[in-house]
Amino acid sequence: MIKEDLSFDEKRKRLMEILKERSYREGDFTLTSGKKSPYYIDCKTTTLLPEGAYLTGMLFLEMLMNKGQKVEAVGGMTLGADPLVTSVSVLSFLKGFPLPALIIRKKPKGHGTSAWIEGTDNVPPGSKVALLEDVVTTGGTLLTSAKRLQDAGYLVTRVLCLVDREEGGKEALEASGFHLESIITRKELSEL
Ligand SMILES: O=P(O)(O)OC[C@H]1O[C@H](OP(=O)(O)OP(=O)(O)O)[C@H](O)[C@@H]1O
Ligand SMILES: O=C(O)c1cc(=O)[nH]c(=O)[nH]1
Repeated sequence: MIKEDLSFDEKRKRLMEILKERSYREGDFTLTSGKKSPYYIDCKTTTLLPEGAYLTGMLFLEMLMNKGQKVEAVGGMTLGADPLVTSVSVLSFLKGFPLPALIIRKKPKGHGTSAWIEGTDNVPPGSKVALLEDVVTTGGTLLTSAKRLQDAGYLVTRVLCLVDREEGGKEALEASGFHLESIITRKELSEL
């Protein structure tokens, strides 16, 4: 049973346990960047669980509410960020300051609107957007996502991830002027 009054650290600890049990796997994996890895964190197995979606959404929301620059929307690249932006958006409504969600496509829609980003009618250009991601390795996906949002006229003022694999993504983002905030690092997960 989820208790509404769990502290930030208690939520983070519980989320780490779920990620370790459900999402962390050792083996021989090829990553989206083409790099090889002896481990893989399939965050979706966690973020698509009711408890995982709640905890992830609440932790992102608390990071956005309690420190740093305030934002007017959340966004992220499909598919990993879909449950993240949805959870934060729903929970933000319940907490009384609704943040609409933007979902960035990997390719523009091939018919109808031809859109790169869904949800733009709810978020005016010039809005401050927090870019969310499930796992960061090289940071390439986040950099592409940030560019898509900027091309649509948004200001990417916060960049947050669930797990930072600590393999250069944070530094690549810093080099482009973005500060990556993570809920959990790979080191913390492997030490659990
Ligand atoms: O920091 P990077 O090197 O860019 O790697 C991280 C990205 O890789 C994964 O997505 P994936 O490409 O597997 O797509 P999916 O979310 O559609 O499964 C993950 O969800 C991140 O978006
Ligand atoms: O770099 C990636 O593609 C990647 C790494 C990882 O641990 N999990 C994931 O979903 N993608």
